[in-house]
Amino acid sequence: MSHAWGYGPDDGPNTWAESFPLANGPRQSPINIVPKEAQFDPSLKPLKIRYDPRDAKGILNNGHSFQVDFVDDTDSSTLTGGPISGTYRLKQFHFHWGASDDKGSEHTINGIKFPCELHLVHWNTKYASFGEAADKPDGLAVVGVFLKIGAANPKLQKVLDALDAIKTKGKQNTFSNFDPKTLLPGSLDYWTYDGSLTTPPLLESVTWIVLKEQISVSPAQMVKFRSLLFTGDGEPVCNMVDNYRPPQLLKGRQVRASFK
Ligand SMILES: Cc1ccn(O)c(=O)c1
Ligand SMILES: [Zn+2]
Repeated sequence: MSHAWGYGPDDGPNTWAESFPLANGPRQSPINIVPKEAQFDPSLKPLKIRYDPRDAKGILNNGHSFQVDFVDDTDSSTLTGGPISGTYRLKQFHFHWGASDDKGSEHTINGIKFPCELHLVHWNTKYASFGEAADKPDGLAVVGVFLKIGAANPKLQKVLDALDAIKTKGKQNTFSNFDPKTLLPGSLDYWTYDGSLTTPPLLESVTWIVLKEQISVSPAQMVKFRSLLFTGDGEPVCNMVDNYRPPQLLKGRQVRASFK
């Protein structure tokens, strides 16, 4: 039976442990990042991100967020270097956002929430597929990027313009010729720690790589994110907002910094 979970009062993050006991596990995500408590690790390598825009395949409203899916049957769009060993393939990217500009991100910095957070999800090619990798301790690597309110971000526009066609849960469309590298900030300085998926089944398989530099988004662009619906055609309308899990306990984990 597929477990119904969401972000509302009756099915939101505070209820997830009832069906997904990992919710109270030792390496849950997101976390609050305290830069002054992160340890600079000179052994951390620079991130190497190589994406091929031809791998962009489709865009889907999955009822929790929207995601842009990529062809991942070759090493044409990969993440290497950084804190990880080997080659991780890009599978999809998606976002988490708030009902208003004062919240929406999953990770926080010194307790500060951002209006939106981008997640680029990659899987370790030592495993045969995303599905195989998803429950292994070194299975996934997610690059997180904070969006802060400012000037309209032209790189986001193609994604936002595609949302009208996937307003309701389950709707999908083709989405081609897009390079997610254009969404990244100029600096690839990052914090890294061992964590989990931030949605059920909350598998503890993610090496998190959270970029220090934010990218911009305008208030009008945030309104566009909020035009999506959690609900499907014909169901009572529920705006897709506040689809973020709050920070979880560190439980002794170390957050490392790639920069001084
Ligand atoms: C694989 C996965 C699933 C959900 N979310 O939010 C993530 O960030 C990554
Ligand atoms: Zn996410």
